[in-house]
Amino acid sequence: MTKPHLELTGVGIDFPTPKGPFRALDTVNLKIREGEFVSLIGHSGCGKSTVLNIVAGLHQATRGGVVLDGREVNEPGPERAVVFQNHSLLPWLTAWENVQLAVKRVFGKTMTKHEMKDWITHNLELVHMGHAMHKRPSEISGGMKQRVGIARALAMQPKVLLMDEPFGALDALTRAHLQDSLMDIQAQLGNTVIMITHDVDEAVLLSDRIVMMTNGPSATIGEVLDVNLARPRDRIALADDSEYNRLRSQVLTFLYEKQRKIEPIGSRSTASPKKASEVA
Ligand SMILES: Nc1ncnc2c1ncn2[C@@H]1O[C@H](COP(=O)(O)OP(=O)(O)OP(=O)(O)O)[C@@H](O)[C@H]1O
Repeated sequence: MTKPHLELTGVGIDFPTPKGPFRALDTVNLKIREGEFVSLIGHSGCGKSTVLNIVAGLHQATRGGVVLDGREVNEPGPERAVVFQNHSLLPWLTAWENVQLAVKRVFGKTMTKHEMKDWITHNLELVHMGHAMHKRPSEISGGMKQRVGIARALAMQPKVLLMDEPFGALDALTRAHLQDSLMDIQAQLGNTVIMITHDVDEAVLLSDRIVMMTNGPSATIGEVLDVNLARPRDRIALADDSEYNRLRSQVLTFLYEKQRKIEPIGSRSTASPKKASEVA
């Protein structure tokens, strides 16, 4: 077998709490190929963001570790760009300037000013933000802000794109547009992507593999599902595709039968109603 691009081996983490250490993750093992699109799915609080944060270098594993192209990950780095649910753009800068900040940090010493200018514009055009690149975050929609966040991450030319529910705060139509854009961009650039999602349809539509996590504490990988649907993928055609529906029901079975989560009455937030295929 060829050497894996990104490898998580025996990853576990204990968070200190006033009641003693809380074992959030235990023995997470995962090998990811270059250019692979992997989704992480599991019930709320199982540890998806913690896995992503360990790969990003934002958290240190208590046990085990992460290796990217032969180098151990123990701090954040531009080769692992993160896109969060809430864009995290600086509000006083335009879309262009937000991307510029990241580009200067990564390529300030290797690109000329002119090259950087072209590169920033190119990445904003890639996410269809060419027409609004001089607007500030307050002047653009939520979907547009997420596009800028993705452009900023891509402009760093990361080996791995880490996405924590990137479309979770968007309405269904905007989400669908952005999913399609992300599929196009990944087909063009071949980035390795790890994406957290609560949306089963999104996981099946976008992924090469779906990693399904068990409930915590001591959460780990329960099952991994290969998604061998041909690309490019068309959401409308797939709605009637038997393989698509088989994969979808396998994820739902894992979540709602094998890892069924019984929540105390009244514990569910009413802030954002979820559709039937979204995980609580
Ligand atoms: N810094 C921390 N200190 C203590 N406990 C933590 C810390 N960060 C996360 N946890 C706990 O670890 C567990 C996993 O949290 P995490 O945010 O990774 O879950 P998640 O699957 O991403 O959840 P969600 O889907 O709701 O975003 C949870 O029980 C959470 O309360």
